[in-house]
Amino acid sequence: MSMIAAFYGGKSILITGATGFLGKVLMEKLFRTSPDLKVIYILVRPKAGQTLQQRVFQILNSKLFEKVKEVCPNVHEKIRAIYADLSQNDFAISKEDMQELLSCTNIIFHCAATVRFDDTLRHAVQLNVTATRQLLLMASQMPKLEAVIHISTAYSNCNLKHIDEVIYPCPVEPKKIIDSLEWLDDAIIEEIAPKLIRDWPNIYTYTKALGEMVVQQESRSLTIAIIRPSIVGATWQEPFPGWVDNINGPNGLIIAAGKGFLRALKAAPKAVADLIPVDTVVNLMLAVGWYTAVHRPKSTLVYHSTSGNLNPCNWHKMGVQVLATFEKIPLERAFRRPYANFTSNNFTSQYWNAVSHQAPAIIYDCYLRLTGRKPRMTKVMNQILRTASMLEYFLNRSWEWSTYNTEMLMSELSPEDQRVFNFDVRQLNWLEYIENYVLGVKKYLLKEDMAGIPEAKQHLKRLRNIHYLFNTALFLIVWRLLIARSQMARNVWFFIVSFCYKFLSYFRASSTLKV
Ligand SMILES: CCCCCCCCCCCCCCCCCCCCCC(=O)SCCNC(=O)CCNC(=O)[C@H](O)C(C)(C)COP(=O)(O)OP(=O)(O)OC[C@H]1O[C@@H](n2cnc3c(N)ncnc32)[C@H](O)[C@@H]1OP(=O)(O)O
Ligand SMILES: NC(=O)C1=CN([C@@H]2O[C@H](COP(=O)(O)OP(=O)(O)OC[C@H]3O[C@@H](n4cnc5c(N)ncnc54)[C@H](OP(=O)(O)O)[C@@H]3O)[C@@H](O)[C@H]2O)C=CC1
Repeated sequence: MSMIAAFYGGKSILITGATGFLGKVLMEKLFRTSPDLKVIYILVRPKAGQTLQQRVFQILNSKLFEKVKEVCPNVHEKIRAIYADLSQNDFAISKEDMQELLSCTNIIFHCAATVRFDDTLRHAVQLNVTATRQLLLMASQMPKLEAVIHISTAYSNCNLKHIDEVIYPCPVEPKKIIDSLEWLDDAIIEEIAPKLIRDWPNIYTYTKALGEMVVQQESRSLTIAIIRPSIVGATWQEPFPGWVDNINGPNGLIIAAGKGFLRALKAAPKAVADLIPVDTVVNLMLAVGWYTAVHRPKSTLVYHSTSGNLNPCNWHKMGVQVLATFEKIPLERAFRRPYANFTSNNFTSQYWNAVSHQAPAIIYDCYLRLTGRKPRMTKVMNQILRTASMLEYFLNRSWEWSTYNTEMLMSELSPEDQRVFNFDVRQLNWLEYIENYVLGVKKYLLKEDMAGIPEAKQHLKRLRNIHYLFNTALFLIVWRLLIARSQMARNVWFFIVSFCYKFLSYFRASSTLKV
């Protein structure tokens, strides 16, 4: 019997960010391994015209939850959606709901955050710092609380090269920033933001670092642990391989590459691609929840959920495998044939952007205009290049994350728990994982039918022929223009033609001799 699964039995668990990528996988695993848990409270806001109930219904009826419905048929009754907006005071939770949360919660998993790199400082601080503080204040009023698990990011200290499992101080106190945002107006905040974030690459990683400091400062009476995942990718094993449902991080780039939009990337080929499967992160979260509640460590422990130091893979290897998978399982209606060119050189990268990205987009838009349609490719391309440039910082560096606490925890688990809540990334086979990942992007994110693969392959063949035809025509035109204008080009041309003629005559003469 799994000790961790048994621990969550009968518990009331509060999850923030349950509608997000990580949150959904966390709920799924909890219901599947501990179907006898009491209730999962989730803090949800209405979104995109959907009520809370509709959002929950959609999640529970997704493919991700198919196995859960077999193991826990009454899952609908065990999930309690509470209206909440984490950017509001007291999260805008009603008095009755707040009372219930305060009196019943045993474990908190705090996943909610804004993960946008370009969010405003005000909003990012509200979500990633103030909301964390407010949640911990709530937590300190919960008599039955056993543990709080705060999800940060391995990149919260990406201004350092070697990162230990400790909370690093930030140059400015979170409280000072929270206070000043109350009276500064938006224009001034945006002006001072670059100076505040110093050597952090974006507001997201900076505010996540502030969030960790808040955890340290507010943790006095609480038992808290912090988990820092690196780049969270599709599921590795559970509930099935390759599940993914948003375009953040690698997902958008994989789509852009598969559709042939993105053919070159400013990335150091040998830099470590620190991906970590989402189910591995969730298994660690549940194990940490158990360990923190049962062993009650004296200080706040930080756990790195990274792959680089235990089972490294680099961007080159990843790119090659992504392309190899697209050969077998291409995406539908590609713009160009997928290709991956990684370069860390500025000049080469700009050259590829012009030749491989912008020029084809402009040519295609001209074609759309000529055929009476609305041009759109340049806009799409600019969007993709903007995203790629935002991720560049992470693609051109490697970090070393120590994993002592994570490894210590692994050794504390029983063999059964090590199997059911496996977070040992050394067992990950990258080639197999990436193939399933790409397949998952096609099936679950793009919802493309596998029956369309032969047609997609046919389409790629047509694109290859168009590519050859286009290159030949371009070569001939350029050459013809050169010959018309330059004596040197004419001399080169006559030299090549006469050389070919002589070679052919010699070849013919020697083959006639043999006969
Ligand atoms: C050579 C080819 C190679 C091929 C081989 C490939 C090999 C594999 C390669 C793997 C490389 C992995 C690198 C990972 C590095 C990650 C490091 C993470 C480190 C930290 C991790 C964390 O701790 S935590 C999570 C990280 N946090 C995000 O990852 C959010 C980022 N993100 C945003 O910060 C906003 O997204 C941002 C960008 C501002 C735009 O902002 P924005 O306002 O301009 O755009 P929006 O997001 O509103 O999107 C507007 C429309 O663009 C569409 N779209 C958006 N992105 C798109 C996209 N990538 N590809 C296509 N389409 C995209 C979208 O679907 C909308 O379409 P529509 O208009 O039709 O709805
Ligand atoms: N994905 C990754 O690569 C990594 C993620 N992390 C961390 O993991 C955690 C989860 O990330 P992930 O699941 O990928 O992110 P998502 O963007 O998928 O999910 C974010 C969640 O936060 C919720 N949320 C955002 N704003 C509010 C608000 N005002 N009120 C209530 N809920 C809100 C979202 O709700 P809604 O659905 O309503 O928008 C959603 O459920 C975050 O803390 C992130 O920093 C760390 C490292 C890597």
